[in-house]
Formats: sequence, C-alpha cells, structure tokens
Amino acid sequence: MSNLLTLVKTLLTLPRKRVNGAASLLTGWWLIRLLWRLRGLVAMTLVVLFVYSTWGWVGLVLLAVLPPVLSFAWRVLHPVSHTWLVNGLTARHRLRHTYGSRWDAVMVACNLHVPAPGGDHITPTLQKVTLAPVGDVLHVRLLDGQAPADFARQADELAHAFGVPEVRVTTTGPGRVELVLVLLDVLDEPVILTDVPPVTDLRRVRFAIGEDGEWRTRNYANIAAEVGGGVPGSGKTAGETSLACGLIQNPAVQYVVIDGKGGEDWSWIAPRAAAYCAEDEDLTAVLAVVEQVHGLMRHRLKTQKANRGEANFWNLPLDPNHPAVFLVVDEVQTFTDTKGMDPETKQLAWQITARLSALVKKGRSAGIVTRLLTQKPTNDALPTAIRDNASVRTAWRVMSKDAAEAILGPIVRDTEVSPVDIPEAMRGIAVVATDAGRLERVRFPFVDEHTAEIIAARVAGLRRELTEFGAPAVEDDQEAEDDPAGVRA
Ligand SMILES: Nc1ncnc2c1ncn2[C@@H]1O[C@H](COP(=O)(O)OP(=O)(O)OP(=O)(O)O)[C@@H](O)[C@H]1O
Repeated sequence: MSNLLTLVKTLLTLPRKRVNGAASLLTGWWLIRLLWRLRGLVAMTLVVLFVYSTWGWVGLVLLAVLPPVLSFAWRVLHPVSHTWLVNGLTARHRLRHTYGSRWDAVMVACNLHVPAPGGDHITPTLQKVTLAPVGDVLHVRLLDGQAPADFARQADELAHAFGVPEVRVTTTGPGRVELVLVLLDVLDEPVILTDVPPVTDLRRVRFAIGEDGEWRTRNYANIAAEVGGGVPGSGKTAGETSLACGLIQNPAVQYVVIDGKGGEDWSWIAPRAAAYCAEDEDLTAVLAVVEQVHGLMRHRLKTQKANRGEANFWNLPLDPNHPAVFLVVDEVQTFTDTKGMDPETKQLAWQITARLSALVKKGRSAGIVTRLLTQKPTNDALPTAIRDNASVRTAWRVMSKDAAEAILGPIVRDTEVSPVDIPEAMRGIAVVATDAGRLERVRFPFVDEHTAEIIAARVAGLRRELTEFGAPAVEDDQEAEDDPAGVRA
C-alpha cells in the first residue's frame, strides 16, 4: 500500500510530459503506438504466420519466391509501369527514413531554420522526394521570409550534410525549391544515338540532355534565329547534325545548308537538303543560295495573308506544301568576317551578311529559322545586330569570357555557369539559356555521319525545291551542275 502511495506521489510531482509517459505506460497506449510505428513489420509477421498456419512450409517457400518472380515478369512485360511503382515506393521510403528522419537536424545545421517563440525553431517542409537519373530530388516548401537564394548559398553545406558530391538548387515556383542531390554527373558520358526519332512537333524538339538527365526541348514556333559558337572540335557540327537528323524526317520541314568550312561535314544531308552549298571561297555561289531563301521569305511575307489567311506562318497548321525552312550556315565567319578579303569579295560578304541579318530579323513570321554557327565567336564574326535578334543561343567550349559573351550576351558575366569552364575532352557539352532565361549546361547527343547519311537517304523523297514554294530560282544553275559538291540548289 505504501508502495502504491509512493508511486502516486511520484506521478503527481512529475512534469507534465513525464506524467503523460507514465499514463501511457499504465494504460497500454505505448504498446499501440509501438505496434503502429512498426506496422510494416507487424503486417509482414502476420502474413508469414497466416501463410505458415494455412499452407505450411510450401506456403512460406512460395511467399519467398513468388514476389520476386512476379516483379521480374512485370518488369519484362511492362517496364514503364514497373519502374513507376518501384521508383514511387523507393522515393516514399527515402522521404520517411533517409531524409525525413534527418531533415530538421540538417536544416538547423545548415542554418536554414527560423527561431520560434519559446526557444524552439521551425524548418522548411520536405514535401516529397522523387528519383532522377542524376540522383534524388527533394521538393521543399520554404518558410515565409526565405528565398531560393538562401538555399543556393548553403549548397555546399547541404551537400556535406547529405553526403553527396553536389547539391543543385532550382526554383520550381513561388515558395518552392528543388534540391537535387547529385550522385553522378550525367553529362560525363556521351549520348550516342544509333537512330534518331522523327520530329513530329516543332513546338517540342528534343535537342540535348540536361544536368538532371532529362531531355531538353525547344519550341521552334515563332523563332527567327539561333546562334551557336565554340572552339574547333567542341561539337558544334555534331550537335547540329543530331538535331537536323530528327527535323529532316518531318515532311513539313525543308533544310538549306551552307558550310563555310568548304569540307564534307554536311555532305550527308545533300540528298535531303532543298539546297546545299559547301563553298568557302566562291562567295557568289553562297550569295545565290542566301538570296533564294531571302526571296522565299519576302514572297511569304507579301503573299501569306492573302493566300493562306494569316500573316504569321506559325498561326497556320504545318503543311508539307508550306514547309518550315531551316537555313544552317556553318562557320559563318567565312562570310561575315571581311578582314583580309579583296574589295570584290568584301562586297559579296557584305551582301551575304545583310541578307542573313534580314532573315534573322524578319524570318520568324515567314517560317524561316536561320541558324548560324561559328568557331570564331567575336563581334566581327557574329555581328551584334544578328546575335541580339537570335533568341536561341548555344555556347560550346570557348576560350574567354569575351567569346562567351559574344554568343550568350552579357548575362554570362553574372552567372556561375560558363562555357569557358567546359573541359576539352567533354565534346558536345554546351551552355544554353533555359526558357526562364537562366543558363544551364547540356550535352548534345552524338550521331555519327554514317548514321546521319542513312537517315538522310531514307527520307530523301521528302526533299522539295524551294522554287516550288515561291522562292526565286538560283541564278548560277549551270555552275552548280559543273560543281555538284560545291552548290546544289
Ligand atoms: N555530343 C558529342 N558527344 C561525343 N563526342 C562528340 C560530340 N560532339 C562532338 N564529338 C566529337 O568531337 C568531334 C568534333 O566535333 P565537331 O566536328 O562537331 O566539332 P566542331 O565544333 O564542329 O569543330 P569545327 O569547328 O572544327 O568544325 C567529333 O568528330 C566527335 O568525335
């Protein structure tokens, strides 16, 4: 009796928390809480006991063997749904046990918490975990008064706390950030394509892999021009090749290629290209092709509304009889940089530059996309009047900040992502601007020229002459026949 009295006295003098603990001990509530906490284990134990009591050892063996066999069969029959389920379960497990259990401690250690009244603190909410090819992605809801930049500043501390080489912070909406725990740099490995799927939607054209391992797409509707630059061998032509391989399979796309290197980098496209010119010395031939595309642009701008009912090409459905025209000028500095040219050639170069400039400024509503590539990204080779009107810009490896700026514009001075840092061996890696205007690193896929040749031959039947769509004829046809490798239009 005296023992019971002592116990009651002790309980009465205990602080509130400890009283709750003691009450829970007395009522058995603790047991229910423990079983709930271990509900997975409890459920499994019950299933094992049930199977054993009903079917004996045979049941237990089946229980051990059937789930992996069924899972394997599912994976073979429908890998997409299997991966979806497995990733979902893994992500849930990591949310609760890997990251959730340490979340508060990490936030406090990285100084991302906010003090609360009473000496306590509150931390941002870890809402969800998803799995990406590059590593786990933590979806975080910020506290009032916090900004994504607070997390970006602590990226190093977060990486150490989570035990990963790098944490990337991206904003996904107001009050939300994603922390990508990077386990591997997906851009390290080349992406070799042995075939390229046709591009069916010009508003979503896959062009490269981003740092999260996902494909990046571009919307070519209402785009007038792209500029791209990088040192020799950085992967410009290969990047353009992989893109062209998808686009040329669309019957509503015609390609015109001018290769200022004068080599055979683009010869694979000749059977499918509406016009192909690999001239680096005879600028008359180059001007003739540029004039033809320019003529098509003028024809469309003057007649499109009357003939098709809309002044803007991109408001109309894509139609093989009114194709989008991609004009690629590789090594454009051959024609735009007039240093060292004789007066006559200089005159031709100025004419070419003027026409390209007009295409870049006015080609959008005529459905003409001009793409200029150069290994000499200076203001002479890539006049700012052209660059500033090109809404899509790609910088492969360059040697200086000035070169980076000549391609990407002044934005490159204010960001950590720079094409100057791209290692020489990482061919095909480039810096591009995202839709949100930020710069990011991507890796272009690589399609070898034999594969490209096979694709071009497969769809050679889709090639049409630009004259069929209202472009003026190229004047020096006879010359083109005499020199088929040089000009074909
Ligand atoms: N995305 C890529 N992935 C892997 N390797 C690549 C990639 N792009 C290019 N390469 C390699 O780099 C080589 C040079 O690429 P490419 O010809 O595209 O360079 P470039 O920048 O156009 O050079 P240049 O200005 O001299 O024409 C290719 O032959 C290929 O071996």
